[in-house]
Amino acid sequence: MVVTNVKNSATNVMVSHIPKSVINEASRVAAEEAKKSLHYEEHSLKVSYGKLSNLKAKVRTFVDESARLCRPANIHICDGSERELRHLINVMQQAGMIEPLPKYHNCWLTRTDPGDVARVESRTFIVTKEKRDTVPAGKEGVKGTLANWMSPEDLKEAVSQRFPGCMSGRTMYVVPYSMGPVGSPLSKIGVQVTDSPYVVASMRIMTRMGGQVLPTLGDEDFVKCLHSVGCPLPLKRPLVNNWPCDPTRTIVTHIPETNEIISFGSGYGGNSLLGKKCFALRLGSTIARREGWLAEHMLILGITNPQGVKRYIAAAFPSACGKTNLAMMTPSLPGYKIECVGDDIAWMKFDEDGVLRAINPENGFFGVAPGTSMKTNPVAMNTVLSNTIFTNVAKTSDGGIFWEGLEKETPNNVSIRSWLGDENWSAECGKPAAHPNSRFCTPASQCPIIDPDWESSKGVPISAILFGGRRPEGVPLVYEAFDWKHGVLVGAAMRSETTAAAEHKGKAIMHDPFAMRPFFGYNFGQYLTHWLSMEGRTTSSMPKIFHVNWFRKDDKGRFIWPGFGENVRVLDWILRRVEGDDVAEESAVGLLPRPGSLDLKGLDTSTLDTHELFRLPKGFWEQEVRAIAKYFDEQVGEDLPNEIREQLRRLEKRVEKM
Ligand SMILES: Nc1nc2c(ncn2[C@@H]2O[C@H](COP(=O)(O)OP(=O)(O)OP(=O)(O)O)[C@@H](O)[C@H]2O)c(=O)[nH]1
Ligand SMILES: O=C([O-])CC(=O)C(=O)O
Ligand SMILES: [Mn+2]
Repeated sequence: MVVTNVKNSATNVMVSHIPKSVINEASRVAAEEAKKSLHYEEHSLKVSYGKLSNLKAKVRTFVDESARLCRPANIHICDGSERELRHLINVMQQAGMIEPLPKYHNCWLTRTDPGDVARVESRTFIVTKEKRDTVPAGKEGVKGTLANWMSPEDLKEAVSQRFPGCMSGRTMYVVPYSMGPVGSPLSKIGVQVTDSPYVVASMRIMTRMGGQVLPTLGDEDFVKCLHSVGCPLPLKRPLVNNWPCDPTRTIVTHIPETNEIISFGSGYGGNSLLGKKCFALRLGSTIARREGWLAEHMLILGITNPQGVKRYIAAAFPSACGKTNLAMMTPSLPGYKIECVGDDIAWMKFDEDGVLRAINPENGFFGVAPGTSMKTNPVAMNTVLSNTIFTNVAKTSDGGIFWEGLEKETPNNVSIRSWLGDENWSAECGKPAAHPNSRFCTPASQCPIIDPDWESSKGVPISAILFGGRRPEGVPLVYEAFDWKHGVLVGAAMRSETTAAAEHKGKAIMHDPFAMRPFFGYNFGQYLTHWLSMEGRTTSSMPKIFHVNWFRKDDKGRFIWPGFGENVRVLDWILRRVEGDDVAEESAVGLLPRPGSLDLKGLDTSTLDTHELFRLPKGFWEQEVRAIAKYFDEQVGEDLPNEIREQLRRLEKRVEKM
């Protein structure tokens, strides 16, 4: 049963006025400005594809506003058809943005401007009137790292400096899309306008895109997404790799009050496919808080044990820390089966029985290419061999793909062209063939182990939630939280080595609470309160929470745990805990597997240092507790819920006694 009258339920923002759409306002101002010019001509809507009359009035208004602001040469209303895809590919081929990969069916390669290869966290903002609604209190004088705030005034200024006329000479595509299966009560609709055909082709894979979405919109509101690569024609500077972008002026902004997303200057992944991080996570988390559910950076997988019992697990690991790989794992233990529901984002809500259920709001995978191979992830390899857009990978002379990790699977007699265009690339040059954040964008329906319920409109019931990251030292392979509150601390205290998924340089251990640090749409202290409130919203039992670490290293810097398909051994232990088996023992940090309870059959235990895998060095954990306390103190301050402070105090006490 769902409990509705909880005290600390989502603090609904009471809107006493009708908030003004930022895009509408910007377009009005831009039109007024334009009228002052001597050469003023009323901007006409020239439609080159599709029909404006097919759009609902609200959508039509949004399209009008965007066109008045950006002044494209024409408008293309996307229907999601094959014919349209052919057209987009043609346009991109003519512009030199994309090339075929004839070794596979309908696969394409794009190489971006090397200045536009990853999310840019420093230029990603949440716009609220009160800074405190976005960024926790923190400590005076310390730079906040939990969400960047921008004031509505600064946003207005930023938009007026970038958007008027920004699509000049280009086509503005109108992309209606659903996050989640079309028509599901858990799904939400967005409309993105963009001047990038690459974005359209990618949104067509990553979301349910096209005409079928609009009838389900009804009179509901949709998320307005405005995107431009910021290169009006004629160009002011030459393009690099024919990839339009404006890295020095890139901004990615979100306005929770009006459900708007405004992104400029980047064509890359999380900056430009606005359904993904911007909608499903940043705005999604603010909507989820209001409506009493969770929008998380999590994979969802189904796992069936040899006895035929099936459970679903959700797991939050930071970017490039193993979600896609776990979600598509080929288990090494006999009799186990893994099925994939999603690899990056989970929307989780209680059903009428109070069971927490998850949907994957996406329709495709935008996965990290390097490291993916028939050895590590055959399921992903078999998914990407048709209808896939690759970005910033290397190309073989026989028309195939190459990246770090495919050395043994690439014929010897082919030459390799690197992502930067070096022909005859070889490993000796010391530079990687593919960019470390190069990606494949591929339809989820092609995944050979896609779960039969992956599009279920009810979602799948979640039995366990995993947190994890890249922890070379001190953090055991797996431990279980004592209870929900402790589990929320485990999520809040997550740290991980930085990766190439964002602009951070070098390898530092960074705090990344809930793997959401780059994706919070509101104050992290309030996010913690929201998570804590979840167990009070149901009379059913909550999923158990675990922490995993595949990335512990030995003193020579090698991973101790073989990872990938062998991770099923950890899932096996987790499932036994979910069933209530007595296979755990208490430690200072949480419940560890009883000696002998982790199934290691078939692994070469002569080389596997199981002792080191689970060792808890006291000095390390003392430091860890101090680092977490400092982080909470500096970054969250008085917005930290008392329960979390209390949980940390208890951890500190247990570590003291180690
Ligand atoms: N050593 C080791 N490496 C792994 C394991 N799982 C994944 N990796 C590597 O980690 C990198 C990123 O993995 P992904 O599964 O794509 O990461 P993700 O969490 O889905 O990343 P985002 O799409 O950025 O959110 C790849 O190079 C993988 O090969 C593992 O169990 N052990
Ligand atoms: O958003 C992106 O570009 C890719 C992604 O999944 C992440 O960084 O977590
Ligand atoms: Mn991700």
